Amino acid sequence: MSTKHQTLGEFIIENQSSFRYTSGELSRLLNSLRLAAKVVNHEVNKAGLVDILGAAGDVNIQGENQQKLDVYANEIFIQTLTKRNIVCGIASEEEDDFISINSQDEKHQNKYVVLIDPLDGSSNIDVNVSVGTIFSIYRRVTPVGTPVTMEDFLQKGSEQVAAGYIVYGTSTMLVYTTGHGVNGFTLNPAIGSFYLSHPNMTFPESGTIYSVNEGNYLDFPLGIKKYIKYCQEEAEDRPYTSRYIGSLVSDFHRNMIKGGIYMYPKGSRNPDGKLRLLYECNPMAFLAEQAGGKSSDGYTRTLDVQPTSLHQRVPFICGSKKMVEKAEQFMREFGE
Ligand SMILES: O=P(O)(O)OC[C@H]1O[C@](O)(COP(=O)(O)O)[C@@H](O)[C@@H]1O
Repeated sequence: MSTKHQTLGEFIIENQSSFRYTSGELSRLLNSLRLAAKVVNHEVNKAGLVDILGAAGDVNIQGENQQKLDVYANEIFIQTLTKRNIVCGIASEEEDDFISINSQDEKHQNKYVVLIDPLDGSSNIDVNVSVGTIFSIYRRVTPVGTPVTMEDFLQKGSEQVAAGYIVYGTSTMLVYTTGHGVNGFTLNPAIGSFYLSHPNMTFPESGTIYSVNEGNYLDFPLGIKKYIKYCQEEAEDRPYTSRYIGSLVSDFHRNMIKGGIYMYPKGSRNPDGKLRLLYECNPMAFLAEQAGGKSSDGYTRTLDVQPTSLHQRVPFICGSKKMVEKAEQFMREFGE
């Protein structure tokens, strides 16, 4: 990667003027996420060598056994954001409640809240399959000068000012949007810099890949069962190929590049679906729409869902526009 490629730092500064809010705070926030991503990437890459694999021994608010790498990534992102006097609050998939952060002048001057899934795809950590980090950024709605409240976190996804993910895979990439398209940056580990490798990423309007945990098939709503059968039928561009990594970030990333659909429907074991609206679905839905794709719970646009609790789960269908519309058509026709 030569110096002719733009670095992420340069790109952030160059595009600052296109942000909805002009001050440099959002740039500094994005740069902090860039730093934390590098630190976590370093640990992920040598996970097999250092004692950071396996369970940490605690159970998180989701009722999941926390992995050591989950805990480590959570600490790194929270520390990095807290130390830089830019956010007034953080909510993490690994934390029971949101964390209120006062500005250094003790006057609650910071304007942004960050919601984060520090390590997505936790079931893949120990088996060397790609995992990710997901982030979602909002401008606070409560007055500056006052402590952050739950209201600042329970905003509709359509209010996001930025969202993105880091995928720790064959290469490490940071992909994000500030509402002006989606751009992907690849980390050059030798130099420690992210370079613009995937400008203006877009979802192909349709594709031939479907990603769903078919092990839960019997549990799925009838509409989803019918759509999966549709994907498997012999036809002009079908059957589609089934690809499911079990890391939302990795499945989404592949489908955005090649064209495809990811689904995590509800089922008897997950009556509201498994994925968290605030940390997983809203940021991926914002990216999908910014890349010309689509996202819903089968009926309602994900970004229009009014959040009611920090760790709420929702059914999630996301990907190439025509494929999501087809799945929604089956849900309308056959329902639950
Ligand atoms: O193993 P399942 O039930 O198919 O779930 C896999 C899905 O859950 C996730 O791992 C989310 O859960 P975590 O954030 O706890 O990892 C997604 O990344 C993935 O798509």
